Amino acid sequence: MLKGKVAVVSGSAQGLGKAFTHILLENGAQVAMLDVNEEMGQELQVQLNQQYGSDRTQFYKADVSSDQQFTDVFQKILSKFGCIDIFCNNAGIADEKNWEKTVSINLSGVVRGTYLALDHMKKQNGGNGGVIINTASLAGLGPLPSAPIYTATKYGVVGFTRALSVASQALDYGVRINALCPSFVRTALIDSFKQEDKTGQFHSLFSITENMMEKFPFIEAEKVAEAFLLLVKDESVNGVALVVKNEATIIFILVLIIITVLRTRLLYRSRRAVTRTRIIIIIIIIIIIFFILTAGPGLAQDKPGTLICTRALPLGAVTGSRCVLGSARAQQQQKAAGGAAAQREHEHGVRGETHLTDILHAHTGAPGARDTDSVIQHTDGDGTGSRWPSTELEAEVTSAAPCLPNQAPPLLTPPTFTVIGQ
Ligand SMILES: NC(=O)c1ccc[n+]([C@@H]2O[C@H](COP(=O)([O-])OP(=O)(O)OC[C@H]3O[C@@H](n4cnc5c(N)ncnc54)[C@H](O)[C@@H]3O)[C@@H](O)[C@H]2O)c1
Ligand SMILES: CCCCC[C@H](O)CC\C=C/C=C/C=C/[C@@H](O)[C@@H](O)CCCC(=O)O
Repeated sequence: MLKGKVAVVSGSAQGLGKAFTHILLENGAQVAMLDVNEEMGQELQVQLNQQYGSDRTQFYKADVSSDQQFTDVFQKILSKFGCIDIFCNNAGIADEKNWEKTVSINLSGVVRGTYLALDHMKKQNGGNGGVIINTASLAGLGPLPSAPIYTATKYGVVGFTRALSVASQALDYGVRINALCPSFVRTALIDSFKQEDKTGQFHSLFSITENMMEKFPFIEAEKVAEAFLLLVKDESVNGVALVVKNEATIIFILVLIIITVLRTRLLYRSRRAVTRTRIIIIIIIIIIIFFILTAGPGLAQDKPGTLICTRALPLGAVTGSRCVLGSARAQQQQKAAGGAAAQREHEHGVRGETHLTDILHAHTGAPGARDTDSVIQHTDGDGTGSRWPSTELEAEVTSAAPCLPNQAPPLLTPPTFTVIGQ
């Protein structure tokens, strides 16, 4: 529960920010909504007042690309709510033609908001600590060719978040900083990006984006909000770029099953056998659909430094999650890799951290898996041990920059993300 906590969400009049606001309110927090779109913001506030009570939200008009407006509104929020515990830099646009505006909202706006929040939250200034969550994008981890500037800003947000999260830990600010990297969500931003006045010289490349949309089918804003909530609530998570995406694999498997159903006539001579096989296959399809519709979200490790939010299917393999740490065999390999890394720690005097790349390397045997700076944490409470997650499917991930020698990171003690997908 987040009762008694105060959250600020920028870009909250619609889309993802609105979904984040809802989930925060559902979990008991008070929310200051901030957006440049006053009309939509006020309208939403009226709805939220009816739904959650009139003292839970307040809308503020501000443009995150303006230092003055952002700072003024920040002070107003503090005057009303007294303190801020959760700060989400979510406002964003996709305008390749007016690229400077895109940079000043998507990247400079995030820096602006983060520094305002950090100054207020950090222990050294008398703050209570807290969490900052920056909405980046999957395009912050891999390119979106029709949107180079948008891509650059999101890479910037991921880089800024990663670096600052380690700085915050090293300087003992008591503030966690994480990034959220969703793939496509059907919002006004996506609609606007279809227009030539936004895509500019890259307009003809929109078909590439459409292909990507097939590869990463739209996710519901509510699903992204559930991943957002995990970053808010889990006090051990710092410096993570949390990927939230759908992959088309389930559909692929369903298509395969349907093709099999259609082909059964060729395989069986007896009509009764055909009917029986079809019934069995239809039951299997219904069971799969049931699980897809009812399963909650889970987190699986996708690649170094990222977690993939997927559905908690018992048929995890079908979710398309490229889960590398899930199987018992993989876990043994983790342990083996942990041993090797412990030896290296001994040699280099670095304690309590094991390079995730070693684990990936052990699991996949792929040398390419080493090309990253991500680490997996396995500190004991006192920072001296090399404890592996005891539950089979637990993984502890962060995407920190170079290890800080001989420091037991206070904010990075064992998180417990369950790796789904077995
Ligand atoms: N929709 C997607 O597919 C997707 C995927 C990944 C990440 N994102 C990111 O999620 C965030 C939210 O996007 P969305 O899809 O919900 O878009 P959206 O257009 O639905 O909402 C964005 C909100 O930000 C507000 N905003 C824009 N410029 C602002 C400014 N200068 N100051 C204050 N508020 C401003 C808008 O008024 C709007 O209410 C963005 O950072 C976006 O890059 C979106
Ligand atoms: C189209 C307008 C802007 C909206 C963009 C949104 O932020 C959504 C971006 C969604 C998907 C982007 C995908 C980019 C993917 C690839 O380049 C791929 O390499 C990324 C792979 C990352 C990973 O390995 O997980």
